[in-house]
Amino acid sequence: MNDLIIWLSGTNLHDLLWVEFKANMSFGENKRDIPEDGDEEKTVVGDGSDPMSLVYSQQEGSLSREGTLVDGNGGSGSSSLDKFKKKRLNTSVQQLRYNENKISLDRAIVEAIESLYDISSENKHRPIYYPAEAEDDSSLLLNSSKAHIALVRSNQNLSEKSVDKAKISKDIDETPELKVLRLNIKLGHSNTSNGDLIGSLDKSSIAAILEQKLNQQVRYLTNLKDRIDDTSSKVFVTGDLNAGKSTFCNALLRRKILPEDQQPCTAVFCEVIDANKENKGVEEVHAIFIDKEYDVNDESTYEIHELKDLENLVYECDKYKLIKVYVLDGRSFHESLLHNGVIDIRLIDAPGLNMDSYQTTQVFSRQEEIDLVVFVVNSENHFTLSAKEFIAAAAAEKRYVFIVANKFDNIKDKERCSSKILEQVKGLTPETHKNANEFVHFISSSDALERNGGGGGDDGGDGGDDGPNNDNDRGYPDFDNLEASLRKFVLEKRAISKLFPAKNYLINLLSDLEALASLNQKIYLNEIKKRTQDLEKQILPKYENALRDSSKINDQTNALTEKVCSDVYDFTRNEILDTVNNFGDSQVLPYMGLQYVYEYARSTQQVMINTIVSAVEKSEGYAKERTADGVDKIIKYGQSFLSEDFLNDKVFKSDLMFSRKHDMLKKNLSTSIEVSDFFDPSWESCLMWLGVPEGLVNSSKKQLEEFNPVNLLTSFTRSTSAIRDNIPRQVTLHTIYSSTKLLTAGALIRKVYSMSFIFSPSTLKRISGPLVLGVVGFSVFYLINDIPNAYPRKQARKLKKKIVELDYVHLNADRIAKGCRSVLNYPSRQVLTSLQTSIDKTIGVKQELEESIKESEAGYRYFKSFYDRIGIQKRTVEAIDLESLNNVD
Ligand SMILES: Nc1nc2c(ncn2[C@@H]2O[C@H](COP(=O)(O)OP(=O)(O)OP(=O)(O)O)[C@@H](O)[C@H]2O)c(=O)[nH]1
Repeated sequence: MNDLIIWLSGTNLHDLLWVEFKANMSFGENKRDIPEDGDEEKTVVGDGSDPMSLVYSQQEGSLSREGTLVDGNGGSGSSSLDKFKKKRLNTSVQQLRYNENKISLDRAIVEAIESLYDISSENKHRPIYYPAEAEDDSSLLLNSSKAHIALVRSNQNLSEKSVDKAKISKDIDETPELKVLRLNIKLGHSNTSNGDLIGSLDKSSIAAILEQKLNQQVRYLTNLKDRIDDTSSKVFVTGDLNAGKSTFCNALLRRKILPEDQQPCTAVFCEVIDANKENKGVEEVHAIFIDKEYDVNDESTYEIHELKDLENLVYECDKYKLIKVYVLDGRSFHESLLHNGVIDIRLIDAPGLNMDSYQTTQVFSRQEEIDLVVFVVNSENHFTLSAKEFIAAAAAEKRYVFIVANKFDNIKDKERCSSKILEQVKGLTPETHKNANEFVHFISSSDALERNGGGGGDDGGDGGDDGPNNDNDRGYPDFDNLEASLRKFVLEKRAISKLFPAKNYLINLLSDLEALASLNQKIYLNEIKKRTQDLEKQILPKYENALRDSSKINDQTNALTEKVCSDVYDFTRNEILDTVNNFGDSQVLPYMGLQYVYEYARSTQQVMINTIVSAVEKSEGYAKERTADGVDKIIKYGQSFLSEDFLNDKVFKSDLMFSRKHDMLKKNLSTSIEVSDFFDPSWESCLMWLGVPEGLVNSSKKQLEEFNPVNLLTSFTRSTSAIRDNIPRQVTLHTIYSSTKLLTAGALIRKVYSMSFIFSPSTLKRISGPLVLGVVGFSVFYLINDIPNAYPRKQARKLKKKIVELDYVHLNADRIAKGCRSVLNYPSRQVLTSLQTSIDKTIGVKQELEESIKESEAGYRYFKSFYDRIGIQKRTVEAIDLESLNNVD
């Protein structure tokens, strides 16, 4: 029955462990009394009926009954427990603490896996920055193509390697050196420097490699968890070829079970297991096929052989991946390693390193699932390169490596040899060297086997539980010492051999994750700073300048276009009006006589129209010049705001202007010639024709000028916008002018009439006939002679009237100005479009930058919280105290 129940307060063993005795304190030898399963929180220790309580103080590492020390110096309760019982009790306490540590590590592994999944999904969303290090082929000690496993380097090696900081970020001063998450990117032989090649790998390529690495870590952690959950312990015996590994295993078993040969023979892993525990006490060999998963109940997964067949089986590495050797060990618990009565121990005889690269790789990878590594080195040869690499890798993970310098019997200068080997061990695994008494042994396995009675072949044990099975045991103290250390380490310091690798690995992994989180935080922070600076100091000012430039150039080109167009409009208008105003004062053609009067009229009209058309053409020429000048100026504006190349490839041909939109109205200017066109009697022309001095005529003409319709036309306001307003006024003045002339003529008639009283009717009768004739004759003569002057005057007035009717001045000025505008609009639009394109580009860059700042901020926030989380996890793992477990004696 279960007598002693040791239970934990909660799931963790914190400061106190309550140990409750339900019965008397007797401890049996039966192995069922001894706690075996590390998973159990409640451990049954012995039989009895009277319960009592003991208190365990973790800080003091001892037990007391109801607060009184049991295992202390002079505690009063110690008298009730003899030494043996105390030892057993403390073993139980160790087991409890082992369980507590195991549970804590289990939980930490689960949390670490969650963190790996978390960072992996972050990596998929936002590739994380990662310090990747290129590794040249030449730096790989294993040159196999299959040697792809992540080799754990010694710390020494790690510190020697320089990391290319520039590839992470030039702004980050310190690039962390990662231990387990380090990426060794294999680049092969190349003339290009590794740094350059790494630099050529983009962020997403490194992120993809990291993804694989993270998945690898999850798998590894899962294995690690299985390993600490596994209640058995595996002792892995490896070493160089022919170092005597099989002989050493046989010496431990006290039987020649595994084949020994001077030629390399072990090519398949051989796992030696206590047949009593796992094979119903039957000694046999299960050779597991290379492509099958071992299932002891499924014989298709393995072949059953006798022990003696091992000789041949160990060579067949192409057929078998593992050979399970079930043996019986008849020795007592305190002697046997396999049959120790505490935990299941398996002994694994591995192929020699350097047998071939595949086997070497296998040995390297399997050591990861092993609790204790025993490395057998041939004392005559010392350590090979592979051996050094293996020991460094194993020590980095497990802290201690058991080193057996075998074939010591062949060494003459034993002292020199041992100090040389110890020196090498010091360089490879300082922790092991510090405890060399426990972990480094100089022996002869063949002698041990011989002296301890194992030379008799594989005749098997007798299955007895008590005492040695051979009476001829002549003893071999060095080997006994080794065996005792091995037993002690495996049985009593299991926390170190089994849990330490998990704790060590977790701390390394969490440190790497912490370093990555810290690096990424820094990089994201730098990114935010730099991008915000870029945004504020470059992009935003550029954007605002572009907006300002665009509005400025828009104003400038608009003003220039308006100026050119209004100048051209005014020029055209003045040119036509001036031309028209000059008509009528004189003949435009020589008068050839009355018989050519019609030709004279036709030609005069044509000359006048041509002169108007020439004025329009002159205006077009002026417009071309002004437009060319305007185009030039706009291009120069554009070049000053954009680039020298702006519209450099375009040539403006001003000659082509108005080639399509020319003066369509000119054909409407000609009028029909009427008889009245030839007569235009007026006092001024008559007086001048009579020979009155021109000055006198002019003074009288001056008085009339303000009523002259020509002057009315020239008195138009120069402002183009007022033209239309003036037109009704001209008409009114013209009307007034005409009526004034009529009034003047009426006054003259009245004068003649008032003077008629001095003439008597007879006188009048007498002179009236000749007078009338004279007046008529004079008038006819005057009118005929005045034709060359009268016609141009009349024609000028008719043309002026026509021009007003056709709105000829405005329409032509407007046509020419519009022509200029449409030409000038082209470069103006080009400038604005180019500026807009540049604004759009800047807006794009601005938005991109703002987006990337947001992303960096999200990345920063993620890594900040990830860093905190990992920090808590790391501190929890660090607090798991594996060392003090071994202090409980
Ligand atoms: N003198 C001497 N010979 C030994 C010792 N241990 C092993 N041998 C001999 O060394 C040879 C190789 O021994 P094994 O045990 O087969 O060596 P191994 O390391 O298992 O060989 P592989 O598994 O093939 O790599 C055998 O002939 C052994 O008898 C020793 O301590 N002293």
